[in-house]
Amino acid sequence: MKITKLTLYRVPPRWMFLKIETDEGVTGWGEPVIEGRARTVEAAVNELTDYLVGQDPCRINDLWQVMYRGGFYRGGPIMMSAIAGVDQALWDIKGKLLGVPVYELLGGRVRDRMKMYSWVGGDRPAEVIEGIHTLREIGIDTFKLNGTEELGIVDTAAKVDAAVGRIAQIRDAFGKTIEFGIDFHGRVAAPMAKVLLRELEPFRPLFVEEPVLPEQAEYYPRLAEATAIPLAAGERMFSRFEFKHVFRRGGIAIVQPDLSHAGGITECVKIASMAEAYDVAFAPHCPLGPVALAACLQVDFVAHNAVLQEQSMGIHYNKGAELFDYVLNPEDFVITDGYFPPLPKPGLGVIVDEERVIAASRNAPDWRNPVWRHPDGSVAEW
Ligand SMILES: O=C(O)C(=O)C[C@@H](O)[C@H](O)CO
Ligand SMILES: [Mg+2]
Repeated sequence: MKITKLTLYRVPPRWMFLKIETDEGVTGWGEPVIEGRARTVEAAVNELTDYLVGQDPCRINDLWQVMYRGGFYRGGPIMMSAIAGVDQALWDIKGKLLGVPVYELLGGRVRDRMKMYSWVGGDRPAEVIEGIHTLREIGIDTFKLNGTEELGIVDTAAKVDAAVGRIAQIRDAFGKTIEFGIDFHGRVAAPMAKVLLRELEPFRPLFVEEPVLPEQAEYYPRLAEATAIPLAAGERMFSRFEFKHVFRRGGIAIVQPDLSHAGGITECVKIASMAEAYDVAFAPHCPLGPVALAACLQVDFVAHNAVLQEQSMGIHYNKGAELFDYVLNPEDFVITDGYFPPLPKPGLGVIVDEERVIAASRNAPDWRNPVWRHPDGSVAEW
C-alpha cells in the first residue's frame, strides 16, 4: 500500500482536519493544528508531504522518525502538531486496513470506560455554578475552569479573593459531590502561584493546571513542595524529550500532552508509559475536535495511568461548530455517568462527514486568541 495524497481542511471553530489517501482506497484522518496558528501548521504538513507520498502508511514508526529527525530541526508546537496529525491518520489507516480499533493494535484495552471532564465558565470564569448544574443533569461530575482573569506578576489581595471566592462558591453549592480542576492557564507567575495554591488548598481542587508558564517549569518541584494540590501540565510540551525533564525534576502529578500537539498517538503512548514509571497520571489535553478526541481515547484505553479525558463539548472556544458537527457516528461517543465508552469502529473510531468538512472549509475563520492587557497597558497572559 502507498500514500497517494494529503488534503487539509481548516474548518470552524478553529480546527484543521487532514485526510491521507492511499492507492488501495483506505483513507485516514488526523487533526494537526495549533489553535490560532492553523495556517502555519498547514504549511508544515504540506512540507512533510515530500517524505510521505509514495511511502507505505503501515510503517508508522519509521515515518514518524523520518518526520521527526529527517529535517534536522525538530520539536516545538508547529512541527510536532504537523507530525501529530499525520501520525493519527496513519494509525487510522492501519486500524481500518486490519479491521480493528487502534487500541487493539496497541495491546488491547486496560479499562472498560474512560472518565471525562467538561469546561465551565469560559475565558473569564463566570456563571460557573449554572454551568455545573446544567452539565450535572447529563451525568457529568468532573469539571475544569479558569482560575483567574488577568493577573500581575505580583497582584492584589482583592484579585486573590476573587479567584478563591469563585472556588469557595463551587464547594458551597456542590460540596464534594463534584470534582474540578483549576486551570491557571499560564496567567499566574511564580510569586502569585504560591499565594493562590495556599489559599486554594482548603477547597481541595482535583488539580491545578499550568500553575506557571511552561517556560518556568523549574518552579514545578518548588510549588509541589509548598502544596498538597496535585499539579498538572503538558499542553504546551511537545515530545518525550521535553517531558523527561519534568519527570526527572518532579513536581507534576498529572501530565496533559495534547494528541494533536505532541507528536500524535506514537509519541503520546510513549509519554504515558514514561509517566507511569514516575507514578505520574496521564490526562490528555483536548479542547479540539472529534479526530483529536478519538486519538486521545485510543491511548486512554491502553494507558494504565490514564485518569481523565478533556473534551470540548460546550467549550467557550467552539463558536461556529460543536464537537460532533463533522462526525457521522456521534452515537459511539455517548457519555454515560461521566464516562466515554471504548470506540468500537476500526482505526481511530471516528467517521468524518467529509461533505460537511469540505463545505465548512470554504469559509473557515482564522481564529485567534484575544491579546489581553493589564490596566497599565502591558501585555497580559491570556
Ligand atoms: O483546554 C485547556 O486546558 C486550555 O488551556 C485551552 C487552551 O489550550 C486553548 O485551546 C488555547 O487556544
Ligand atoms: Mg489548559
